[in-house]
Amino acid sequence: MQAIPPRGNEKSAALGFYNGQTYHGKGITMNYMMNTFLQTTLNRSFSLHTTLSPLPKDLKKASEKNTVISHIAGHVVGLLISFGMTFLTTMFVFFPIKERQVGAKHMQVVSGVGPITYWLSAFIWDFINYIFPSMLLPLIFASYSKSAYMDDDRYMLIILVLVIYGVSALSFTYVLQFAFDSAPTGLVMVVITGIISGPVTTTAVFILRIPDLNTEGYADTLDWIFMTIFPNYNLAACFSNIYTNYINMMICTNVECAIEISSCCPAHCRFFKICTTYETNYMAWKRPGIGPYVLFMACQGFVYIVILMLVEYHVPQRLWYLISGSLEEYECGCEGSMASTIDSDVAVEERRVNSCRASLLFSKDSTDSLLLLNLYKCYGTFIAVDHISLGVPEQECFGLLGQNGAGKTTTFKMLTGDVMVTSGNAYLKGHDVRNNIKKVQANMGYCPQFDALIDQMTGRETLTMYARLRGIPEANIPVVVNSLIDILMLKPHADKLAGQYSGGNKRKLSTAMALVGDPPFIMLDEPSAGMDPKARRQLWNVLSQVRASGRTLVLTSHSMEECDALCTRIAIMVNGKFVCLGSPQHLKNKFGQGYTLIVQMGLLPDGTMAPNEPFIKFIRENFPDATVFDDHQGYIHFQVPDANVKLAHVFSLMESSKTNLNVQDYSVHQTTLEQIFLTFTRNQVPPKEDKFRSFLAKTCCGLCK
Ligand SMILES: Nc1ncnc2c1ncn2[C@@H]1O[C@H](COP(=O)(O)OP(=O)(O)OP(=O)(O)O)[C@@H](O)[C@H]1O
Repeated sequence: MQAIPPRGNEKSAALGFYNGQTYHGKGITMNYMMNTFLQTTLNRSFSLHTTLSPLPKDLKKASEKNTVISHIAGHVVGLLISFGMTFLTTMFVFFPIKERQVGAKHMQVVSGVGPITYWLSAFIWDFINYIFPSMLLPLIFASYSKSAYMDDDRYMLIILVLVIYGVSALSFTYVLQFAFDSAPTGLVMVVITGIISGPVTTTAVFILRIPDLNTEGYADTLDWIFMTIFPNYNLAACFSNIYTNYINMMICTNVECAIEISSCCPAHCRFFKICTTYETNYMAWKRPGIGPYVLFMACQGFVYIVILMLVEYHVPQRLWYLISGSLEEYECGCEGSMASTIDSDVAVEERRVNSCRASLLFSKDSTDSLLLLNLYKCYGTFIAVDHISLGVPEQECFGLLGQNGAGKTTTFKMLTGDVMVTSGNAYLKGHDVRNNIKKVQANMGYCPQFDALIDQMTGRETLTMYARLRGIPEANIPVVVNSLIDILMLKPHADKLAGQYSGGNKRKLSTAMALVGDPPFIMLDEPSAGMDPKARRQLWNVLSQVRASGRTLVLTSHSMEECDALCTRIAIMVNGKFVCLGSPQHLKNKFGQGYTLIVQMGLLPDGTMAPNEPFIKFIRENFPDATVFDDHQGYIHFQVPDANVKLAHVFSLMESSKTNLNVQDYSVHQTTLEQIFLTFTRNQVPPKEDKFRSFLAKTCCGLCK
């Protein structure tokens, strides 16, 4: 403050400065000035006190502001809770996908686990793992005295919502897992779906409810749609509405509000942009009650479980079988054209099986344990198995040979119910795979191509589990398990985790799983792949004993030696069809007449390989029918088809060529199974497409899997 010279008739003057940026600056300055005047001109004991008090609030505005805040706060609470819960419930998708991916689920199904048992046990375990962490939520609310969720026994409402949400979210997750074949991808995708179906949808509806946008109608429609489909949305809505309802009730029961605006809530919606509505019953049907959300969440739990069971009980497949039943005629139309080109043994077997199918199936005298009738499988447009017909008598060890992608595993998968049959049918002991797969599975032991092991279980635990599933009495299980561990040489590894097994030991364990319970029919898909020679021979001994004990075996293998040693009958598959059929000796006699001559050329003095041409010319001069089967790096493989050629003659010629033509080594022997296999498969052409099925598959949304 500064004294200034008086002007005109003024006695004195003062000038006050104040900081205009501060809210109270002007008032304080005035107060100082007035006090100065009073004390200098009147009496020093006078003093003025200035108080700055805001005017009373505009009740309407305050009420509207609180309502907006309650909406936003409610939304944020619901959004955050549903975000967290998404991670808790979607993590349970990992193991169902993983078990399906590695085939462990299918193995359990083949061993007798029904869909209800499988999913109920999964659900109980998952629900226990869900409910404990989720109960922390009411505890946190209680410890922070959150009246909105705790007062008036509302914690019971919270617990009810969390329990119902647990059931519906888990069943929703179980249905979603069918869409994914890889566990990590599935987990990520289901989490993303959870986030979209909870926080994102909630936010979308919240934004559409902003009054200025005039989109309340869209918000209501989306609210109903999301409420019908997504458990996460309902959870967010429940928590959001409980909070909003509580705050609104507080605002509307406010004494001042009740005096000034007599019909404050909900009638004061007439005055405000955002309605301060509330329901005394939190479970009310009208918003912000949570009745519809809780009801729809409970219904979702039920509906998703029904969908899960429909898929598990193969209802889509059965419908597909019904629809595609009319296609049988179309399929049969293909048979005539095929018959003219196939091998005579295959054609005879086809006629035998197809001509007397009824009598074979139902006659007690039938010796066929397994019957394939025009079995056909296409994956979309790709024909994997092309109308194969076969009967496998009891106590036979039948070998299915074929190069990679020939259709062997697909045949096994159809027989075990892993994939659906596109057309045709297969019968195991009179039960067909289309309509009676449970009975088929009950009669079979199965060793899949890829080890269907649960990594977290030891070999002994795995075999014990399958022994229980097969119904072996508890007292006998240790004996059964130990004998399987012994005969498959797994003793040193029996108590190690399966995930730590070597490839060969995994195959041994998978084979042991197929033998648990001594099933009458055993299917082994490349059982000896990766086994060392000793283990392989031990496996052959075991399988021979199993067959000798009256069991029927069907196996695939890429080892011709194994098929020669084990199989009583063999079929070679090319492009999903059988190209030859018979015992190993029959195939050798039929397709391998004459001799096989294998020659290794020697080195010249300068270290280079002796030329092949003079020797090939020499052989052709002496055996005009001889053909070169294979020729690389001085290794020449001849086929001498003339069975009348004397062995002594071959040997004398070869001895003379040793010095004349620089042959280092040679061998002469009967045509092997491997050579017959190579003969058939070396001319394999890319498989054909089924255009008719392709159209159907596309129109039927990929049901043809
Ligand atoms: N799920 C699928 N979807 C599409 N095509 C498939 C599917 N499964 C298999 N196939 C195809 O079907 C054909 C037959 O496959 P399959 O597994 O039956 O052959 P395989 O004879 O068992 O071969 P390998 O000896 O290599 O095990 C292959 O060309 C394969 O690519």
